[in-house]
Amino acid sequence: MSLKGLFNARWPGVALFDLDGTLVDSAPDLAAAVDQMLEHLGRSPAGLDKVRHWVGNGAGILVRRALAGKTDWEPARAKDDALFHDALTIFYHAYGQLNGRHSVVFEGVTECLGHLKALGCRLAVVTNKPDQFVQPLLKQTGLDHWFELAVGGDTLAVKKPDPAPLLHAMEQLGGTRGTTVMIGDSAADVNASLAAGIPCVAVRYGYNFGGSVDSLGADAVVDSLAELL
Ligand SMILES: O=C(O)COP(=O)(O)O
Ligand SMILES: [Mg+2]
Repeated sequence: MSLKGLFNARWPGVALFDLDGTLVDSAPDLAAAVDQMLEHLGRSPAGLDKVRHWVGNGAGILVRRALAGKTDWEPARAKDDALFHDALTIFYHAYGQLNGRHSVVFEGVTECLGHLKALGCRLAVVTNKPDQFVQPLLKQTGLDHWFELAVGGDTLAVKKPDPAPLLHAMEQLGGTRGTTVMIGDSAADVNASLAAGIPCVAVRYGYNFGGSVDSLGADAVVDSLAELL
């Protein structure tokens, strides 16, 4: 489907935006918090280049990946669970202080949000980021006023790639599958959209666990949200 096919016809509708890697480059603050956590545990820091590929499945999996030092972490053995819970607590504390400090809105985002709003679209954030960090980051980056709703990583019992957060946001804003679009940067977003039956736009500039977004099955792939205008 072309971008035109997505955004004409029965629009204005509902646009659902992923947060980390789509609206905001939050990896510097997440990496700083991960490294503080690792150092606290007596380990070597991971650094931004690794951490940016670990973002997108929520804080728990980010911490699991950081402890394993790789994206494909193995489920922890029972004896590692205490370490994981300590690490998660340290990470939450560190990120609570660092969230938004060095995070910047990606090029093209504000123009796109302004354009969709002017058309009469209703906008929501659907992120796997823990709820407590979502509004502070939106406020800090000046994006909060665009969105009527933010669904976070623990708003529901399940996260993306489960379709439920997308369907929940769509229903809350009075959308239907024919008038709702998801815009994200990773396989979690595209797979949630496919499972929800909602068309999806993928951005190439985000994280996506270090892989390309071109063959994930998104309806459109763009280099900037300005291409959606
Ligand atoms: O993994 C996270 O914490 C957030 O990721 P998302 O905003 O890309 O869903
Ligand atoms: Mg993302």
